[in-house]
Amino acid sequence: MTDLTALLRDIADEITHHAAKLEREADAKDPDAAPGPFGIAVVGIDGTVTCGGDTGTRFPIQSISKVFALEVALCAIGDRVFERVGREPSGDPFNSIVELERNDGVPRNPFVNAGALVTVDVVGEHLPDAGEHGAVVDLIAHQLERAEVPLDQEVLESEVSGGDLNRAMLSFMKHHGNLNGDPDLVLRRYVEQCAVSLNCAELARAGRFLARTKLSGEETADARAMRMRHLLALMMTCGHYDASGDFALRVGLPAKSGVGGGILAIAPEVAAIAVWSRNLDQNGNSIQGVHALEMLAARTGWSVFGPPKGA
Ligand SMILES: NC(=O)CC[C@H](N)C(=O)O
Repeated sequence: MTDLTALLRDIADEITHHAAKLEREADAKDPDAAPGPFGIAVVGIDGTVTCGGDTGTRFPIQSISKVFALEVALCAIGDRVFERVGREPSGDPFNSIVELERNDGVPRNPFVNAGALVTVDVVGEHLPDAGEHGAVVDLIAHQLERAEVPLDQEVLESEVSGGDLNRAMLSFMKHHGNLNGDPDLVLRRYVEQCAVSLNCAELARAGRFLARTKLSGEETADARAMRMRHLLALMMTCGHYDASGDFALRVGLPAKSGVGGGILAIAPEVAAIAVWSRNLDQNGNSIQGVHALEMLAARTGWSVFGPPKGA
């Protein structure tokens, strides 16, 4: 993995050098914010970890947790999950409520907030005996072979007390019969999974199971293939909200972003990749994170759509 080590170091150097320029080009959400640190980690399917840049700092994984939630829900009830949530891109911001009215309380996909709240409801209903913070946080800890994972206190406090928009979505879905649990508990579990704090290497290790599409353990290979197909297809089509098409063209890997500045990307049968940089574009995706993944995909040829033009 020596070449990969050099490549990640080069990417981290380039990103850090050109951070201000990238932000100007990318329609930064807060154009005056300092670019801040950048980190990248690649975990091969054999478990080898390679890092570049700042890989020690932990950040809240935020919406990246929605992928883990969908995995738990699919394990619990299979594709019956999609009786409660759609699987189409939304064309609206991640916290939009408007589609719920059009679709009688059924969210467009599991990666917008409303869809994730329904997914968390499914998880709570079918796995009521999970650990203190629910089965999704348990899954992340399990992937890291730890008893527990740290939760960001600031996210916990601000998103429980200030979660009025998410609460409104829960009420709306309850009205339409698409919420079975206690809305306060569903919100609490959702915020806890968003607050999970990991560094890049930990995030990539936690997501490594997504890169191993063909392996089977105690379950049948077919059941696993069904889940991986759903998870990776939805990451590709909905993982970056309204910028998912642009991301697919530029990077060509199934991936999920979070407003903590992290992105988890998957090169199927090759590696799980995590990048982190705080500054976000207008869609809530990490500006430098997307650029770094674009560089990585171009230089490794990992895009599932083949090498970019001129490569
Ligand atoms: N896109 C995100 O990462 C958003 C997650 C955030 N916790 C919210 O509920 O709005």
